[in-house]
Amino acid sequence: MMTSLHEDDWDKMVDVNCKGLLNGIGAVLGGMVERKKGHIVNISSDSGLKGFIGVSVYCGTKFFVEGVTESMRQEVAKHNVKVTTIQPGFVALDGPERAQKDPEAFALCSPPADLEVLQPENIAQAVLYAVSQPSFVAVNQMLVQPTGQPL
Ligand SMILES: NC(=O)C1=CN([C@@H]2O[C@H](COP(=O)(O)OP(=O)(O)OC[C@H]3O[C@@H](n4cnc5c(N)ncnc54)[C@H](OP(=O)(O)O)[C@@H]3O)[C@@H](O)[C@H]2O)C=CC1
Ligand SMILES: CC(=O)[C@H](N)C(=O)O
Repeated sequence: MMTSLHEDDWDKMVDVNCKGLLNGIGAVLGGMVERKKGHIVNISSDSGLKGFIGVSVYCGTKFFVEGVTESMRQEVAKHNVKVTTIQPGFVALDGPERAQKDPEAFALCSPPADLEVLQPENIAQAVLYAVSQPSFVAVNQMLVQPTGQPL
């Protein structure tokens, strides 16, 4: 929750989700442009499209992922480099543990007990679909959510 002021968590989330994204892109983009071929897949979240209660800073970092990806896609398309964002909904991992320090937030952002959440393989399949298209086809975004929990 914003009101909990967990500033150390904010720093970590911004470092990993924002600076980590930039560092990852920075490490590979030059070579792709040079070779006139490449594909970057950024993992965003449904939290990059809509705010969710309890995870404000996390949502902010995912809106960052969306903004960077959409802008750079337009910059690098002329170099035949594709940029995809995948927006997963709840995956059966420790996603909500990001809010564990904050019991109020953890309660608010955990999936309902009866929701059949996604498996990591479902997201892997989405990435595979995006990267296996012919060069003239760009899968720019994929929102993949549990059927029981649409935006
Ligand atoms: N789980 C979910 O429900 C959802 C997740 N997402 C997104 O999917 C992605 C993966 O999420 P998920 O697998 O749940 O997250 P996890 O927390 O399980 O995994 C995060 C990964 O990031 C790595 N990592 C964390 N900090 C650093 C660091 N400082 N330097 C290098 N690597 C680091 C971890 O490495 P290590 O194992 O070595 O610590 C780990 O491999 C994230 O971008 C998340 O926002 C999106 C929607 C839903
Ligand atoms: C609401 C969320 O936190 C989202 N499903 C995610 O884990 O990215």
